[in-house]
Amino acid sequence: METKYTLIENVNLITAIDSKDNIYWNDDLINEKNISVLIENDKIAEISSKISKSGIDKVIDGNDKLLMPSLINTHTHSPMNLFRGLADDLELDTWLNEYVWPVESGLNGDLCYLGAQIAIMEMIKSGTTCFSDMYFFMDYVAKAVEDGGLRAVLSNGMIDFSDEEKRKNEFKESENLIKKWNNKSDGRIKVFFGPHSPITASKELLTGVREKANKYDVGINIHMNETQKEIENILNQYNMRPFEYLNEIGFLDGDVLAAHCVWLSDNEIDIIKEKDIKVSYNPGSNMKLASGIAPISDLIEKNICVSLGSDGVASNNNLDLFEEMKLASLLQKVDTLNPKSLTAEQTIKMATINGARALGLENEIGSIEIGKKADMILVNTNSIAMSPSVNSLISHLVYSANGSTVDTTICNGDILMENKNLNVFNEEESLKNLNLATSKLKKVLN
Ligand SMILES: O=c1[nH]cnc2c1ncn2[C@@H]1O[C@H](CO)[C@@H](O)[C@H]1O
Ligand SMILES: [Zn+2]
Repeated sequence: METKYTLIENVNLITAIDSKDNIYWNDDLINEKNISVLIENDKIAEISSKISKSGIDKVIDGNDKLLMPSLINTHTHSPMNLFRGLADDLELDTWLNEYVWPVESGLNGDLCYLGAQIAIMEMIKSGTTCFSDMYFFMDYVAKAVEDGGLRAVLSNGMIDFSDEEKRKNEFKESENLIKKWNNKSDGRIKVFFGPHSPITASKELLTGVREKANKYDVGINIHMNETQKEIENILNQYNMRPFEYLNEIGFLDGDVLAAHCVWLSDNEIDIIKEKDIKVSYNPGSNMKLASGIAPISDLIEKNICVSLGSDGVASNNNLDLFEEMKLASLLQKVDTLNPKSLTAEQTIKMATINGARALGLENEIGSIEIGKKADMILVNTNSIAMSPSVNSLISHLVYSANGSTVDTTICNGDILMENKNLNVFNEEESLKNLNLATSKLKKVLN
């Protein structure tokens, strides 16, 4: 294969520098002007103030642009792009039982491919190039990731409700997904186990997942402590809170990515800390479903790795992580009545380097450093949202910008969007198919 060189010239660079010591919150965020970055195939080869243009295949002018690591969404259900706006203003239980699960019963692989495809376009357009997904028909989602050029950690959502037959099937599905897709598509795809939650997955399923995750050396993606109701349910069954129960059965380790973590006791926070559990904070979904406010400021104080997630668009209702960063920060400030809670700097770390750590990808992505994969975005600084640019661009990124400020998106060295033009998929055609598909799926609700 011939070597491909891409050069980004004269750009304003903002990135965390990975401290590599499991201190999750004190990495510096650097901001340097007039930097050039050389990409060799899929990797960052050089970062300096001047790089020669000879032998370069593609030069990108970085004037009026800011270069940063692309954002990492650690909790999504990408095919749910079929269901945006399907059922609003409901709490989780009603939303799932009366609306989402009935329409999901009509899904098939092709529909999940379509939903994931639209999610991927939405993410590329808003500057995200890596996501952690849990859903069904994940073989088709993997194909959409392969075709769309993104990076993803995929998990088959495992639900058995204590039924042995269902449990066997879920393990078969999950193991097939691992065998077929883990480390595939030039290493862009990884597979995790995805027990849905301690309510929907039995003790046998959870202990089986721990055993097999060790065997295959893959991580675990699970919903935890999202609503008070769910915690009462576990307390009634086991006389323990959810993290205490999972600790008791030997499920917890540093490879567990726990989404939500809204309601946590002090003892549960200690367990999360001790086991180095990775948290995915989903402020938009937690607000919309009126689930509650995750105690992120407390977790940060204890040096717990917190990353950022959107959840599916049926509960968010979009995948724009710039909007999510703003929600993430503002919600912590109003919760603690402390304006210093979750600063703009911390929020960018949450959405980049800590996202990489949460997925075990810190050696590959999450910062712009030599040797890492070229996953990065250019943000237009000559824009109203990013002005006045003489003020802090880090502040603008979190408190002012949204995904539409992203101009160019690069993943694994490939330019997936340039000057706002998508280089993958056919947006118009997909949206037409989406309307047809959703109107059919919705019929079960009438
Ligand atoms: O916030 C959430 N909490 C719990 N389940 C969810 C949430 N969002 C989506 N799903 C559901 O999780 C399964 C994924 O395999 C799907 O049934 C999806 O609708
Ligand atoms: Zn979820």
